[in-house]
Amino acid sequence: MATQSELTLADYTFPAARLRRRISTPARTPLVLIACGSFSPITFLHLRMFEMAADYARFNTQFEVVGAYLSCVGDAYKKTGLVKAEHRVNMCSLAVAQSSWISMDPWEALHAEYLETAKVLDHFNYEINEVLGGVETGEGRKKCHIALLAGADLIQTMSTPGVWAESDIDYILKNFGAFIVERTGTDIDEALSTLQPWKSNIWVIQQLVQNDISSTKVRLFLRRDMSIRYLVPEPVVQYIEEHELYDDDGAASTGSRSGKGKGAEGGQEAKPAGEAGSSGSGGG
Ligand SMILES: Nc1ncnc2c1ncn2[C@@H]1O[C@H](COP(=O)(O)OP(=O)(O)OP(=O)(O)O)[C@@H](O)[C@H]1O
Ligand SMILES: NC(=O)c1ccc[n+]([C@@H]2O[C@H](COP(=O)(O)O)[C@@H](O)[C@H]2O)c1
Repeated sequence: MATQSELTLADYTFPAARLRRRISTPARTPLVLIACGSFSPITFLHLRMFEMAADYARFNTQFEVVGAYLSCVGDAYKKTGLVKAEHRVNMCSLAVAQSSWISMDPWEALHAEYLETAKVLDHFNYEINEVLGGVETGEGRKKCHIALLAGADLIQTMSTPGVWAESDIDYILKNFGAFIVERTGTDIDEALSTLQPWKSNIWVIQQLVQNDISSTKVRLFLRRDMSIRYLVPEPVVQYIEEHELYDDDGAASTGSRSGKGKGAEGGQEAKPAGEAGSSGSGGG
């Protein structure tokens, strides 16, 4: 596999190998889940979100999940603790290497400029429904429903003035919708209070096993030379060691100190592990 550093947009092809091209229950609507985020680094919770959403969709909706994608923000996002996109893409690829249905799409991360989430979702819609023509049902082809998969802290930022354009919120929630995983520290009712006009397109998933892993905590552990084993997939642990990522807040990073409303997290400011700073506006 070409590493992201060798890849450019010019030789990019959409990763469709794990997308199921035929639905098993024709009456259902095919669903593709898109998790957008920093993934610096990817954790087991990020992977677990897909499994929770797939179970939720199977038992509570008329959707049938046919695929799922991780999409990392590019370097222009400039959030605290963001290592280069090249590394984040490689770590995500390693994390999903054994998955039969979750893929890593480097398209967003390959852009030098920041891409709003609406544009990223449009990209998936274009590749899956326009280029590939959706999926076969046995009774003809159906377009896939593309949905954002996110934690409650991300949806809460939609109520934070200045973070999202109103038009983008409307566009995303009207055309795609969102599967939202509850997150410790975020009041889901409060997070959804301003999003009532789109509530029929927002699906809230309870975490039946509370999992409060965050990339912030993983980075904090690494700076303190503590183990991150079993918080992130083993190949990701090895990749971080090999490339000496997150040893200090500046190494191999995009050079930012803070961004997108996230606080600084340099070693001196870091709280003890048990109180590790939130990973989102109100998130765990
Ligand atoms: N413990 C968690 N519970 C629910 N959702 C989560 C959790 N950790 C991450 N997410 C969600 O995963 C997506 C990607 O998140 P992101 O890459 O920002 O991870 P993070 O752990 O929140 O990172 P950081 O700590 O750097 O802010 C977001 O939608 C976020 O809400
Ligand atoms: N205007 C927008 O499209 C907008 C605003 C804020 C966050 N986001 C996205 O939400 C995700 C947030 O990730 P983090 O939780 O890692 O900051 C990123 O994928 C980011 O691009 C998009």
